[in-house]
Amino acid sequence: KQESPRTARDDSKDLAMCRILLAELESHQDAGPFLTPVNPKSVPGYRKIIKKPMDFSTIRDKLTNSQYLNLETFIIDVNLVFDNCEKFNEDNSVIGRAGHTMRRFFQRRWTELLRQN
Ligand SMILES: Cn1cc(C(=O)NCCCNC(=O)c2ccc(F)cc2)ccc1=O
Repeated sequence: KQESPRTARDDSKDLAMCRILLAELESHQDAGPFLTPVNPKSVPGYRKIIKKPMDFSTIRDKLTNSQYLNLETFIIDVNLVFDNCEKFNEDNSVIGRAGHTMRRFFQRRWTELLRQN
């Protein structure tokens, strides 16, 4: 769409988009390690290494309680899940690979949905 850059983008569909994106992340076959908060008791070192834990169930709670101001703050939390995963896990590990796969999937889907908007 050819518009002057001064026009703000239409954000009226952003909440619906966050709901769609989160549902697709939660139902992805590689979502397992990210569905619930990492239990620091069962994962040695996690609490020390990861300063800002995040997972899809926490994002779901925040979305349900209107804690995301906009699409950007939602995307920041989703990327935090994948950044934490990359920091804690070897790339060549089951969870490390799942994180890379999920990040690529998320990146593609939100750019696709934003273009549709
Ligand atoms: C993101 N992260 C997760 C773990 C971790 O050990 N998390 C708990 C067990 C992972 N849970 C699954 O893998 C799962 C859950 C449900 C399902 F249907 C299939 C698989 C460790 C390091 C890390 O960085």
